[in-house]
Amino acid sequence: MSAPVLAGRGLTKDYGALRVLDGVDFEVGPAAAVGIVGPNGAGKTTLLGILAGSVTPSAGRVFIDGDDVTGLRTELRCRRGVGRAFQVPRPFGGMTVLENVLVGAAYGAGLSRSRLYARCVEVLELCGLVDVANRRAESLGLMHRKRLELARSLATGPRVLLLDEIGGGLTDAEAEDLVITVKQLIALGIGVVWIEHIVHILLKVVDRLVCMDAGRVIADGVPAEVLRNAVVIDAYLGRGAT
Ligand SMILES: Nc1ncnc2c1ncn2[C@@H]1O[C@H](COP(=O)(O)OP(=O)(O)OP(=O)(O)O)[C@@H](O)[C@H]1O
Repeated sequence: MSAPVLAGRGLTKDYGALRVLDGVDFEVGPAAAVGIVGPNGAGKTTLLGILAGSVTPSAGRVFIDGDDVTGLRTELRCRRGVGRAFQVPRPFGGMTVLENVLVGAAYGAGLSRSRLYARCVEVLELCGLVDVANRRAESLGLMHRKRLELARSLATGPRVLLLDEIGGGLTDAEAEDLVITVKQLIALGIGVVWIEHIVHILLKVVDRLVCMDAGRVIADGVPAEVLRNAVVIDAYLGRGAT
């Protein structure tokens, strides 16, 4: 396996007396495709937040390329190759799709003016947004807003992309299309960590599946084996997820 781009060791998060993440180890390398599943409140989003730098861990360390970045702000982690897309898209509403992508490329990736345009076109093509490039972000339907969320993080030039339920609310056909796009990103060498409740969609992309429950990793491995694991069935699948 290649050296991890992004890793966390002993990640723990307490909110007062409530421990929501409990000594989690996690790592992801280039072109890896890792899915994270688990019941509501398992700590999945908290783990992503700590890796991205938006949540400060109570204990544990985060590393990028082996360097300790635990104290590094989100935007500086982004410059070092960690991108994130949110469940609820957060575009700049007053701007067009192209302008939103430009912001990611200019500030997140720190590209020079001469490379900006080429980067934006590449990202719009990859994310299927060329036809709506000049539309204002707030006028987009859900699928295009989800795609724009992906494009904005892609524009920052990530080596690892953290995706938090970006399939939520899409139709099956739209989610299948999103799968094709995410697979293209992985083929380009980007490592993807994808939290998703729509397990059958996730399984079309990931080659490793992590299941969390009550702040801990309860299974981590080949998806088919994780899904057969009795502890996973009891904690998650038995509760009706598919
Ligand atoms: N800022 C906060 N203050 C207090 N508790 C919080 C805070 N953020 C998250 N939590 C709690 O931490 C626990 C884990 O939340 P988290 O969002 O990481 O879970 P999750 O596995 O992503 O859940 P879901 O699948 O519902 O998104 C939950 O019990 C949640 O209520």
